[in-house]
Parts: sequence; C-alpha cells; structure tokens
Amino acid sequence: MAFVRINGILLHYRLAGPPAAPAIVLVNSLGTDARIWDQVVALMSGYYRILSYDKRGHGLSDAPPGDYALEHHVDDLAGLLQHLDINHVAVVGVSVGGLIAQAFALRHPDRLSALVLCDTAAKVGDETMWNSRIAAVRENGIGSLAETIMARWFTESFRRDRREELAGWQNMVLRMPLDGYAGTCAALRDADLRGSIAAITTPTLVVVGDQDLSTPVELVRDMANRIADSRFEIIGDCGHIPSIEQPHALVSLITAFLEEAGHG
Ligand SMILES: O=C(O)CC1=CCC(=O)O1
Repeated sequence: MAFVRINGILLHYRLAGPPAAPAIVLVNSLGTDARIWDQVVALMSGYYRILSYDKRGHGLSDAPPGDYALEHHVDDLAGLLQHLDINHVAVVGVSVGGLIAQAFALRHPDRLSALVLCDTAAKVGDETMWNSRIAAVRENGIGSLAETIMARWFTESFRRDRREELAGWQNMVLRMPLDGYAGTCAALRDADLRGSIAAITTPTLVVVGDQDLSTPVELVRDMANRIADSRFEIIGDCGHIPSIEQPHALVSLITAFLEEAGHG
C-alpha cells in the first residue's frame, strides 16, 4: 500500500507482482475501491505487475467536493502511471472505470498495449437518472440507496447465498465519502463517448455479466460494436462486478486475451 499526490489529489495505490513483468492497471467502478480486485490480483500477480488504486473520491484517496469529470480521472490515472514509470500498460476498467479506460485509450494510445472493458458502456445512464441519484444521496445519504445498489451489482443467487460477503460490500458503499460518490455520479452524467470510441485501435476485450442490471448485456455489446478490434464475451452467473462474483472466469478471459495481444 502506498500514497502519492497527483494533480493535487492524494491517491492510494497498491503494486503486486514481479517488477519486470508486463504491467496491468485495474480501474474501479462507482462506489468501490481497490479491494474489489483482490481475488484477481491473487490469481494474476505471479505473471503480471499489477497496479490497483482508489480513484479520487473513493477508498483511502482524497474526495474533493464538487462535480468530477471523466478527464479528472483520466489525468489522475496518467499521472499515477507516470509517477510509477509505467510507460506501457494494459488497462482493465469496470463500469465508470471502463469509461476512464476508454477515454485513456483515446488520449494515450501510445501508452496502451491492450484494453479490457468490463460491464461498461460508451454512455451509462442519462442526465435525469444521475441527477436524481445525486439528489437522493445528498438529501438522504448513501444508505437510502444501498439495497438498490446491491441488487444492481450482484445476482440474486449471490445475494441469497453469500450474505456475509454481501454485507461486507454493502459496508464499503455505506462508508463512501458523499462528495466522492456524488462527484463521480456527475462524471458519469456528463460522459458520452459514443461519438469517439470508433477511434480506439488498441486490441480490446469486452466482458459483461449475464445478469448485469447496471450496464446490461445489450448496452455493453453496443460499445463493443463501436470498437473495431474488439472481442465480446458474456460471463455466466454474474452481475455487474465480475472480479467479485466470477474472478476465475474473468481472469481466464483476461489472461488468454493478453497473451494473444502480445502482453503476456
Ligand atoms: O448503478 C451502479 O451503482 C453501478 C454503476 C454504474 C456506473 C458505475 O461505475 O457503477
């Protein structure tokens, strides 16, 4: 675990795996922190140098007040990679982390060797939906939304059979800084990459859980269709966060893809 100040924001990050191995960075979704990748890191860190971090507003990183923009998150990621002298990397992003990954691919194609987009889209939700979520959180706290969020993240069977884990991940959300959550909702509200991602030329793997209620299969497929060099895979018995619900299936898709992309 380590900390660095990037763009005036204190960021918490973790590095695992052999320093000379091919580098991967894992980028989080709204309301989650680097811990959602723990099982993925355990499975992959024998072969890859893996960077995970808490994006601004989340985990142990700073949560400044006000609206965030997708570009803030991209600048933070670029600054963190520069600080760590990681010049060539595969970016794996889930949900808003996948939007950050797409925007990073458009801004820094020369620094990217492969892209993995999990349960994400070129446009997630709409202005009304994000504004009402921001208002609900500001007026009534994140607790007022916690059960709905869990139902969107996890399959019914996970919620029924893995109650302690569910309670633990719900605690993560409940402990989120309000400013971080609302600020990132604003970034999601304002981000629309539908008109630009056709310019992504990096080899891309797109994955989605078959029961994802936040970014459903057809929405994610639409993003994959806009990226020429992309492969689309559906993970069974999985909701919005495959690194928690189906880490083995996710890791086998990622490792096979990275090897083919020459990043393994
Ligand atoms: O609906 C949710 O909370 C899930 C989600 C949407 C965008 C994101 O990053 O997470």
